[in-house]
Amino acid sequence: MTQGEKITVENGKMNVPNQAIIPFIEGDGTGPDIWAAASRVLEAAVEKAYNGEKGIVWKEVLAGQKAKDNTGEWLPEETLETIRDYKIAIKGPLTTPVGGGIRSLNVALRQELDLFTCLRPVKHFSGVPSPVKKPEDVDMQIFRENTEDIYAGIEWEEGTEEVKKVVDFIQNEMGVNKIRFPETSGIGIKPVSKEGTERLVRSAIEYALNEGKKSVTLVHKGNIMKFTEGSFKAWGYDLAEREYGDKVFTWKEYDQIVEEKGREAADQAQKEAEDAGRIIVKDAIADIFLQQILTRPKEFDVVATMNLNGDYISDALAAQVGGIGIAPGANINYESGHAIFEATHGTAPKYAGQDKVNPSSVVLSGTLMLDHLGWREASELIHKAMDKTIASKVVTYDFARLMDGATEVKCSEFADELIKNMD
Ligand SMILES: NC(=O)C1=CN([C@@H]2O[C@H](COP(=O)(O)OP(=O)(O)OC[C@H]3O[C@@H](n4cnc5c(N)ncnc54)[C@H](OP(=O)(O)O)[C@@H]3O)[C@@H](O)[C@H]2O)C=CC1
Ligand SMILES: O=C(O)CCC(=O)C(=O)O
Ligand SMILES: [Mg+2]
Repeated sequence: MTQGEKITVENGKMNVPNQAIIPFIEGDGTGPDIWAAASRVLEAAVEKAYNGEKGIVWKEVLAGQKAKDNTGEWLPEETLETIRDYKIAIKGPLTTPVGGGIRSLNVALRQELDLFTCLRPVKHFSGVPSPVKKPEDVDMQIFRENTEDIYAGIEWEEGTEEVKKVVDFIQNEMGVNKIRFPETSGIGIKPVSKEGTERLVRSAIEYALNEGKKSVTLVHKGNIMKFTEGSFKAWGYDLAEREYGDKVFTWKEYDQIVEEKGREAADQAQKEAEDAGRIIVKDAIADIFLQQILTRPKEFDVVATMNLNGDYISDALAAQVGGIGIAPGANINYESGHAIFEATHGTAPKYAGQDKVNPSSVVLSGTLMLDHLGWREASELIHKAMDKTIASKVVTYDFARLMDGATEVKCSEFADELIKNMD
């Protein structure tokens, strides 16, 4: 077996050895089927792109049911330590029970490694069936804050001593009389910080600048949640103006011009900024945003938002380009260099062990990983193979049920097709 080497990060620069050791978590439910297929595709692409000069040496780390069965722990410390040490990892989905039971291991991994950005690119592959008329108009990059918000899981259950204390504090110390049913409420807390917002918005703007994108949209529900989602918007605009000055034009600047010189002057200023290649930093309230991504998707490019909004938006947008079977993602800390690549979808438990589901989300998460390593040639091979395979209408059940004349193949067979079509 090839002895690999660790990826290291020094002074913010990643050193990737030719034989890179990459930890992986197989995942629960359909995870093992998907991982078996996706890992073969990634290996084949690297082999083909670099004639064996580069390679991935997989290192399994445990989480979820497999970890519980083997170690008694759902998320062993050793898994966290290994990922911290090896910097980059890729994972299949992990189950989180609804209501009671363990808290999300997926969220725990993001929090423990401080992977503050969840990047979920949403783009249409030609030929993929879609419920919208022009899926090719969707080309967005979701930057979802990944460590805070109501998603952090700070909450107390109805009827407990703890929730009584919290309700008592809110009512008697803070003078709040708006809890409709205080005796029978569970309570959740929504922390949204300036630091958390700034590092997320910074990563979105940096991405937009590096990739030549036209706009960054801050999506929030700041009209209702003024000091969390509203502050996200305000801090986002302040950061854009303070750190990116004449590289951006914000709608905050636009509003100031409207006030001082009228709307025509503001429109003119925005037009000049666009012509000069400045990134337009704008915002949208989350409910209307969900309508506009359907009706006017071309207007959105990079999207920066908080954790729960980002969760909803990523599944909704995935639907527009063929569904959750082809929706990749990456959890990244741009400061430490740590990253875990994972699909947007979950464990799809009803299909577990059937070798049936679409492995594309994990395969494409793997291409994000290859890009992150600088192994773009391998990533491009997979993208081309994906185009070719879908064009030939050889697809898994999720696409086959929406495509005329498709040949339905299993998860593993779809991987075989991708490998065959790498040329
Ligand atoms: N990051 C993670 O690890 C995530 C974990 N989860 C966890 O997964 C579990 C199940 O969640 P659930 O809400 O059912 O969502 P899932 O994403 O697991 O599945 C919902 C539906 O999406 C479709 N789907 C999912 N994956 C694929 C795929 N690879 N190929 C084709 N279709 C797919 C299937 O649709 P159809 O029925 O139409 O065929 C499936 O029934 C929960 O415990 C949840 O917490 C959820 C999201 C992310
Ligand atoms: O952690 C989970 O189980 C769900 C997470 C999720 O839906 C997501 O991150 O998109
Ligand atoms: Mg989700």
